[in-house]
Amino acid sequence: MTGRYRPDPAILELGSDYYDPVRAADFPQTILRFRGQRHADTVGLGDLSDAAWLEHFGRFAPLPDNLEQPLALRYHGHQFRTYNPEIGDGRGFLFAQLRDDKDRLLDLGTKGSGQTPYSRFGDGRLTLKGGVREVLATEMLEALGVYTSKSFSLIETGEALTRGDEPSPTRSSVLVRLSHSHIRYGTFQRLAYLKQVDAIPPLVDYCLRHFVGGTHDDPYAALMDHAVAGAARLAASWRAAGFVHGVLNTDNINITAESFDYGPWRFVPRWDDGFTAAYFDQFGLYSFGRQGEALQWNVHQLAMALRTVAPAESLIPALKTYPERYEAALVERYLWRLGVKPRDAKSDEALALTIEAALGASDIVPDRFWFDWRGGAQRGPSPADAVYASDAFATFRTAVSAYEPAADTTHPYWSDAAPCTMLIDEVEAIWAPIDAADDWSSFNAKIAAIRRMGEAYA
Ligand SMILES: Nc1ncnc2c1ncn2[C@@H]1O[C@H](COP(=O)(O)OP(=O)(O)OP(=O)(O)O)[C@@H](O)[C@H]1O
Ligand SMILES: [Mg+2]
Repeated sequence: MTGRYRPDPAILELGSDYYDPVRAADFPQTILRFRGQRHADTVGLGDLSDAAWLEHFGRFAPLPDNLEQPLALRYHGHQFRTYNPEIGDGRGFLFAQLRDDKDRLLDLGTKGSGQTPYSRFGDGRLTLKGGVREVLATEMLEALGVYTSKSFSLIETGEALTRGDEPSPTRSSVLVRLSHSHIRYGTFQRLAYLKQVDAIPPLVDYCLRHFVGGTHDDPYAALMDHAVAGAARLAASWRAAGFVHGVLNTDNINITAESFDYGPWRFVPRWDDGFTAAYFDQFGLYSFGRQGEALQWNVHQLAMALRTVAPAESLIPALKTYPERYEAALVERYLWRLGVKPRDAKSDEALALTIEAALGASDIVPDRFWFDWRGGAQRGPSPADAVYASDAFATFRTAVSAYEPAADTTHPYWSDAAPCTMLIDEVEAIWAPIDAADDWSSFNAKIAAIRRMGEAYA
């Protein structure tokens, strides 16, 4: 169903301490590569012609009754645990804000839209491959039940970029994402670092009003609780999806705990806690097995920033709940992915442990495992039959036999020969024909296949 367009540039309530008005780059070309139609429909922008779409999301002509000028948001962040006060929206800005069909306040934010006061030595641009990777990651994660930013638009912009991690020159693009806030942990950290503590309470109030709702006796405790719950859920849902984000810096974690910023991400080819996504993560700080810990560390940094205006008693109780919330969310996500009904907490935890042990002891692609055991019973012969028959899976097989299916497995997806996956060789195979011959057929086919999987999981 198509929603109504309801502009609400609420960020302006905060006043000018939190952002800088900027201009978009003037791109030599604008070629539409991806139009997030489903999400455009939810915010009443689905009826735009392609020409109007390019005007708004490639040229950044303001949307009616919305921000008159894009705003580069100010933030700092801990990057690989080192504080960096030099960053901010260096290649993106907040373009517009609007309400969706559920009355949530959403942002249309960009990536690759040009230089800003925070670009440092950067060109303010996004490579086309980077844009394609962000679209693939968001579509895949959404289908796998991860709360993620949505890819709203990808437009190729006709520039030749130089990058160290892509064969250069490489093609350019501008991405627009739809997300439930772009307020990062680093947004609070910046105010604490600059000792602009008077600017923190209005930001807390803004977040509570627009992203949490309700009334709160202790706004700091309420915001911490929201952030901790979200962070725990996010880390757990990445794990169940087999996803490694790669760059869990505090500037890449937002207050609504929506997964975003898809740089060097990967899906794990096997259940390997040491698996890292970013080549520059030499010590495995953000490896598959350490994402839960990384978000816990990050949420502590948020608390440290809030501590400049709030007493410790307001912040500590929520922080203490992180481990139990993470564990509970993991169990919940595993059961969801397996498609079985919860029984009791003890059995459910035990089942989750058998899954971790079995997967950890095998080389199976995790997507294959979840796919084959959907509904709690192995459905039909699988190339992994010998693995499932091995001792490593014995405790899992016993534990899962007590579980009833929660999910309908009649969707034709569940009768496919193989699950829909997004391993690195597939990502490269989708990019290769775009790069070589501007052939988008594999990309479009993959998006369709992911959506079909999403329907099967829904
Ligand atoms: N090509 C670039 N030009 C200018 N600034 C850049 C460029 N690439 C990254 N930056 C800046 O470096 C910092 C870290 O970049 P990171 O890749 O985490 O964020 P991003 O991908 O640019 O944006 P987002 O977090 O919104 O996805 C940010 O301040 C970002 O704006
Ligand atoms: Mg970032």
